[in-house]
Formats: sequence, structure tokens, C-alpha cells
Amino acid sequence: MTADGPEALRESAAAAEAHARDDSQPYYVPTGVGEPVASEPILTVSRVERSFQVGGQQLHVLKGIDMELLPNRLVMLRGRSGSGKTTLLNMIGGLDQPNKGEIYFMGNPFHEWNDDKRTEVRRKRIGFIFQSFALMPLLSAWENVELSLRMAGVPRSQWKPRVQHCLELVGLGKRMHHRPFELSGGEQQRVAIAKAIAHRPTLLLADEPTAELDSQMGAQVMAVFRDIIRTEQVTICMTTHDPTILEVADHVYQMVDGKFIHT
Ligand SMILES: Nc1ncnc2c1ncn2[C@@H]1O[C@H](COP(=O)(O)OP(=O)(O)OP(=O)(O)O)[C@@H](O)[C@H]1O
Repeated sequence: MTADGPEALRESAAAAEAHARDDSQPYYVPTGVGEPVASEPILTVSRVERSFQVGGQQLHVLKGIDMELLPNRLVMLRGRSGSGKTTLLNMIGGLDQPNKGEIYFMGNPFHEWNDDKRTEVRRKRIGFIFQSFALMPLLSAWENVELSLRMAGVPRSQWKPRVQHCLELVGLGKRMHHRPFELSGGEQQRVAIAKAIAHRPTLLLADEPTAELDSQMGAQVMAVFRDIIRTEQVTICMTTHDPTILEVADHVYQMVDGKFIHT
């Protein structure tokens, strides 16, 4: 994960700043990936295994995972704590690599590529949402979303309409200039969603996005997810413990001890 360390973030912020001054460049920096085709998976995971060395012992966490993500779908990974959901999500997002097996994201072999190449695709094509919102506390909702456009290298002239659109999409049109501490947990999570979709990713990965919310706020977040799949053409893959939200999924993968089981 060295490419996402503070040093890399500073470098990429500087590159994004330079890019933002040049409006002649395309919206996306070319990443060698095309646009999604409706009937073809954007992601294919085949026979993936992942182990960690813990205290001289080999901990076998993922034991042969096969999965596919089609465009414009809401897919959930369900399983008990420690079953390997986050480990898999990290690999799908190119943050980590398998010991065995293959992962293709829009034709890009994440299992073979080095950190720099995966990071380039990730910055342009993948958005992340975490359980704990991960907002910059001193920046307003508007500035938080703007920051993600800056980091993705989107030209500055496109920031204003895109930030406004994303915040309205998540129902925060009237709270754009509030800072995180002035917002409820559900509102903060919706800012995090606006931030994660601002650069128009093809895939949105969310690790327990409703875990810190009450059921009403959790339902609001799920409604926003449904909305953005339709309007932004994104696939969302999320982990959850919550059985009540599974019914809104297009597909649920049930993980038990590092494998998917059929329910
Ligand atoms: N970098 C790592 N080094 C060593 N062990 C790890 C590492 N990452 C994950 N693990 C171990 O892998 C197992 C699965 O962890 P993971 O976080 O993927 O589970 P999870 O299903 O997401 O759990 P939760 O629902 O509690 O988040 C755990 O036993 C964890 O301690």
C-alpha cells in the first residue's frame, strides 16, 4: 500500500493541481480501460487465495474465491466477522494482491500489475466508502467533494457543477457548506458517497457503510445507493453484517471462512 502513503498522496495532489490548471486535458487521464459494456462483467475474480504470515504461522484467509460484477448492480458480501470480506474488497480495489488466482478489473490484470499501475486505474475508476465516513474534518461538504476531484485530476473548470450535482444527488443540496461536525452520521455518510462518486468511478466499494448508522439512516444510504446506480452508471460492491438491508441487493455473496457458499 506504499503508493497510497502520505508521500504518494502529496505527489498525486501536486500532479492533480498541475492537471487542474490545464483544461485542455481529457476528463479522465487514460488508464488503458474502455467503457463498460452492459452485458460484460466489469470485474472477474477467479480462484483467488490470500494468506498472511502471522506469528510464524500461515493464516489462510481466502480459500478460492470466484465472483463477477456486472455493470450497474448492487452486490453485497455477507459474512461473519473475520470471514475475509474486507480482505477480498481490498483485492478487488487493487489495494492488495492475491497469492494465487486472477483478478481482472475492466480487462486490467490486477493480480499481475504493480502498485503504481493499479493505483492509476484505482484513482480514475474506483471509489471507496468506509464505515467511519473518512471526511476531512475542517473542510465543508463542498470542499470535501472538491478535494476528490482535485485528487483525480479533473480540470478545475468542471469542479463546481460536478460538486453541486453530487451533493444534490445524495440529498444534501441544503447542507453543502456545513462541516462534518455540523452534520448527522447519515448526512456525513452521504457526503462520503458524494465524494466517492464525484470522479465518475465505474466501481464503488463500500466496507460496512451502514454499520455506524441507525436503521433509518442506513435505509437512506441504501436508497441513495439505488439512485446512483441508476443515474451514475456505477456498480456498488459492499460488505454488510445487517440482514435487513440484504433485500435491496441484486446479488448476495455469502462468505463463510474464506469461501462463498450457496444459500
Ligand atoms: N494484513 C493482515 N495481516 C494479518 N492478518 C490479516 C491481515 N488482514 C486481515 N487479516 C486477518 O484475516 C482475517 C479476515 O479479516 P477480514 O478483515 O477480511 O474479515 P471481515 O470478514 O472483513 O471481518 P469484519 O466483518 O470484522 O470486518 C482475520 O482473521 C484478520 O485478522
